[in-house]
Formats: sequence, structure tokens, C-alpha cells
Amino acid sequence: MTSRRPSPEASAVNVGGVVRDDTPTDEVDRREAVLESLAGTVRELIDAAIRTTVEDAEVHRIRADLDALVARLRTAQLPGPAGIRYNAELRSWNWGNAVMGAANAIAPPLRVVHGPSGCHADLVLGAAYEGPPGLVHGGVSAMLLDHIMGETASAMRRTAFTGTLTMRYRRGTPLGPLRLEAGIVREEGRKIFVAGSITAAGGVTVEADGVFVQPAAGTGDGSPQQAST
Ligand SMILES: CCCCCCCC/C=C\CCCCCCCC(=O)SCCNC(=O)CCNC(=O)[C@H](O)C(C)(C)COP(=O)(O)OP(=O)(O)OC[C@H]1O[C@@H](n2cnc3c(N)ncnc32)[C@H](O)[C@@H]1OP(=O)(O)O
Repeated sequence: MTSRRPSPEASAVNVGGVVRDDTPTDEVDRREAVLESLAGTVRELIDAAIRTTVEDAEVHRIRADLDALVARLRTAQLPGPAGIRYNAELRSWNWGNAVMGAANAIAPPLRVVHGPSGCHADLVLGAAYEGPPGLVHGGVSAMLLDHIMGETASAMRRTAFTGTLTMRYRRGTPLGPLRLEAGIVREEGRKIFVAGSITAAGGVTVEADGVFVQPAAGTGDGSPQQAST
């Protein structure tokens, strides 16, 4: 490997599952862009594999080509999942995150926008997220709302984990363009009550209420804002 890249283990300090890693921000940004482009192509691969109608023999040849590519990626690997890392400038990165990990092809990916009264995110879900025909899988809807609601609760340099998440599926959520929204309803001690929704072209399809809890030991820990589980 000739290029410098974030060193996964060297000089990394693991505190509570979140790893301090003093890779400079410009180097993190560069590596993130490289992995993001790989994930984009793998995401295309997933969609193409689901929807392909090429003949069986061609599928077998493609699989053999892909096996060779997997072996090349495996020549240098992290020992486990990517986790959450942050550097001295509080640039954080969690490239494996299931919802917004830059290197994760199964993440839609979600890009959360923080506003004065809550968060929102626009995204397009394709064939990989189907449950009922043409509709988003209910678990995917819950996953996306869990994330944006958790990030809403965890703004302002605090960390809050999902305690209880209640979903109301009002109508089917069509695959295609969607908007997610979340806002804080009230707070009681370490509990943060958050409301969230998914809106499609025809209106709101899913509503959710969540109780997010700041763990006692994690309150005011100074960990980086917007790092995500
Ligand atoms: C330098 C290091 C720093 C580390 C920083 C980490 C960086 C990460 C950064 C940012 C993340 C932001 C993004 C998140 C996005 C995605 C969210 C997710 O998907 S999170 C994964 C799924 N969720 C879990 O895995 C939780 C598992 N459960 C737990 O960890 C605990 O049970 C927890 C934290 C939920 C509560 O544990 P307790 O020990 O603090 O709770 P007790 O002290 O018993 O209760 C406190 C109050 O909360 C209520 N409560 C407790 N559990 C509840 C629950 N499950 N539902 C509702 N209320 C609950 C209790 O009734 C109590 O309320 P009363 O004060 O009496 O009014």
C-alpha cells in the first residue's frame, strides 16, 4: 500500500467502544471519498444482482469474477467491524454504520440535515429495500427512523440510545423518493422523547415515537457531535 490512510490500530485509543484515532482530517476525508465511491459501485451491484435477467451461465461467470475481487479486498482487512472513530479536531467517522456508513453498500445511505427544530433527510430507496411488492420493508422503515430520531436526540454533544421505539404504519411506503423527519417532543431527566415520520409523494406513511435514554456514564462525556451507532 503506497498511499497513507487512516491506521486502524496504530496509535488508536479505544474508549467505551469509540476509538480516538489521530489520522488528520484531510486524510480521513480523502479515504472516506475513496471508500464511498467503492460503496456506490457495490450498491449498484446489489441492485443489478436483484434485477438481473441474464442467463444462468453468465451469472456463474460474473460470480467467479466477483469472487476474485472479494479476495483482493480481503488481502488487507480490519480485524472486526469498523466502529466509530474520531480525531483531535472531533472529525468523527463510522464507515460501517448500517444507515449512514460511507463504506457500507447496504446503507441507503442516509444524509441527515440538522435544523433548528429537528432533523430531516431525503433519500431514494430501490429494490434492495423491498418488503411487500413495490413497498419498503417495515423493518427498514424502523431502522431509518431509529437512526434519524437517535441522531436528533443525540445532537448537542450528548449521546442517547434507543430505549423504546413505537411504529405506526399508516399506509404502505412506496419504494422511490422519501423524506424522513424527526423532532424532540420533550425531555425528562435522561429521557428524550422524539417523534419521527416518513413521507412519500402521497403524504405521511409511517409515524414513530421514541424514548431515547442518555446512559448515566455517557452523560456529558464530550464525545464528538453526530457520531452515530
Ligand atoms: C468517550 C466515549 C463515549 C461513548 C459515546 C458513544 C458515541 C455514540 C454517538 C452517538 C449516537 C447517536 C446516534 C444514535 C442513532 C441510533 C440509535 C440506536 O440505534 S442505539 C442502539 C439500540 N439501542 C440500544 O442498544 C440500547 C440498549 N439499552 C441500553 O443501553 C440501556 O438499557 C439504556 C441506555 C436505554 C438505559 O439504561 P440506563 O441504565 O441508563 O437506564 P436506567 O438508569 O435504568 O433508567 C433511566 C431512565 O430511562 C428509563 N428507561 C430505561 N430504559 C428504558 C427503555 N428501554 N425504554 C424507555 N425508557 C427507559 C427509565 O425508566 C428511567 O426513567 P426515570 O428516570 O425513572 O423516569
